[in-house]
Amino acid sequence: MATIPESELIINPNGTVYHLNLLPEHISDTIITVGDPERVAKVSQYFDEIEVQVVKREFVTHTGYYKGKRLTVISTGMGTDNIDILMNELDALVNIDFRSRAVNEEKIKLNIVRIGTSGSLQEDVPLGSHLASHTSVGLDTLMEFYPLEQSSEEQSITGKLQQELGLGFRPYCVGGSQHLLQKIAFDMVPGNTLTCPGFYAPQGRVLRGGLRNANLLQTYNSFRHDGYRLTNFEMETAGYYSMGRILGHEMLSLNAIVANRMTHRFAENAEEVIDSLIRKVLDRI
Ligand SMILES: O=P(O)(O)O[C@H]1O[C@H](CO)[C@@H](O)[C@H]1O
Ligand SMILES: O=c1cc[nH]c(=O)[nH]1
Repeated sequence: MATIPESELIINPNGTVYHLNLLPEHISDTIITVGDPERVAKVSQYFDEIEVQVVKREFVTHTGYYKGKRLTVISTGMGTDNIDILMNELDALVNIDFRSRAVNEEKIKLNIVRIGTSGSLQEDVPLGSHLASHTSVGLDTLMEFYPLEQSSEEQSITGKLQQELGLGFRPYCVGGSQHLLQKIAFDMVPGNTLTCPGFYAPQGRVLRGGLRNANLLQTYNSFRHDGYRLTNFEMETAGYYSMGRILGHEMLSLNAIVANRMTHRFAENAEEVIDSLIRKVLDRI
């Protein structure tokens, strides 16, 4: 049986996985993820009971029960580099035997729902809306390192976007879980989410650092491929969708639209928009 060396799957002296600091029994197979560590308690405040609370770096985990269902909520911090860590370590917790360091024959499929904030790229995606990412396009380079399989349709979207943006690498495009979209996001705004490797220049924001491509935001806004358009941006979704496809987990990213870059407005009630999304997800998950 092939075993994974201790330098690759790092297990802490107390038996927990390296960054998440969790044991396999600490997590449910139904997981809500958030970027902001302080948002974890904003989800678990609705639990009837919290049985696990663990903190390490930006990864804060609470596991408990909501209306009798065992749920885990974990924060990730920002960016797809953290999603690489989160998804590999969650998968290791359920699909690798920590004693033998061998991959289990029978695989467990996790259901993971991201509740995050996001900026709108289209005037008709309003502030305060709840947008479900049907697909996501990654402008980060995480998938330059994994053997991600993509359909010809996904490849033609990313090829065209690469050309329009003049990028030296090819972006990647992946869809979310159809099952979770139908179960949780049936009445939300459907969207295609652009995952950016930063909040400022990669999202066309200029403070003092400048912008290499002055037309960046306009290019995102007007990009079209057979009716496909980009609706919003944030910093994690494409990482989740691609790692979910590679590792075999159901993944859905939901976005509270707190900024509209076309109308130059930021939501005054951002916390309420996030809270109502949290309550919707808890009742449907
Ligand atoms: O609100 P969260 O979940 O952190 O998501 C969005 O907000 C952060 C930027 O402010 C990025 O992580 C982006 O993806
Ligand atoms: O505009 C925004 C708002 C939230 N998160 C982002 O990444 N961008």
